[in-house]
Amino acid sequence: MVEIAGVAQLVRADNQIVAARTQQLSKVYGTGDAQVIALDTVSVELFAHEFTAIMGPSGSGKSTLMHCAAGLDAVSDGRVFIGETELTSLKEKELTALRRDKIGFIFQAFNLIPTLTAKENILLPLSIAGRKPDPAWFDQVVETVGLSERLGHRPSELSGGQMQRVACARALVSRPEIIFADEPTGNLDSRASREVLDFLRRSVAEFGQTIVMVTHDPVAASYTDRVLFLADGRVVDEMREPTAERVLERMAGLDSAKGV
Ligand SMILES: Nc1ncnc2c1ncn2[C@@H]1O[C@H](COP(=O)(O)OP(=O)(O)OP(=O)(O)O)[C@@H](O)[C@H]1O
Repeated sequence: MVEIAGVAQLVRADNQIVAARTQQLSKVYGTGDAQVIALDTVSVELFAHEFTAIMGPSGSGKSTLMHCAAGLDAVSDGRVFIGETELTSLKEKELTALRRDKIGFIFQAFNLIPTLTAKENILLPLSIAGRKPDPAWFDQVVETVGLSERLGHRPSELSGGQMQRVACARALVSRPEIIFADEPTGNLDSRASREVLDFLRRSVAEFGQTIVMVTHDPVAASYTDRVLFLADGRVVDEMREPTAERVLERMAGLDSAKGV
């Protein structure tokens, strides 16, 4: 076990650090005839300093996996860990503190506060946590994301791509253990998507950030190190060094297996 940023980490024999993992994770919605098994005994390791994509057909359980792994959703069965902290054993207050201190989030709908400037939005999670920003790190993040000239603007004065880059900077500025991104390019055109994906890629390559991203888009997945494929609530495959073509081919296989 080693300690990084105050969080105990599990180191595997091949020296890959496990940033988060699930053990036999199941999530069931509803009861009786209306019962849906969204996740079926999923055991998966998400490695530190890697960019991981979660892909799969609609309804395969991608968002549910992300929400359970990030402690946003209660599990029906199994265990979830961030580092060596078991989320599934924490009380609600401890879970809230862990989400605030150790996890960054990027959502498809940006989720910025409309009355705050870009700078205030970026710093909001830190100020809620009562932490002071590291000025050099703040400047580096803002510069990398290309927002230096836009810090005084409110969300309504920014383009979609700029708003999502504010959300990326907000996730990164507290140096979380892991960032979960749910369809971060889902509302963006291809140019803005590329800018956001380039930034996420750079934050892994240059800052050693760990990012897990749910996406439908094989091009977005091609920016990552590793793709996990879900089907019917199970992880059915994974791919390293993905290309858009190979991901598309694999996804077509999953869709045709479902008869889509
Ligand atoms: N709150 C809920 N209540 C009942 N069923 C739900 C709920 N949330 C998700 N489900 C069901 O669980 C399954 C997995 O949903 P999930 O949203 O995780 O899939 P997904 O792969 O993210 O889908 P998409 O790509 O369409 O966003 C689906 O069958 C969905 O209908």
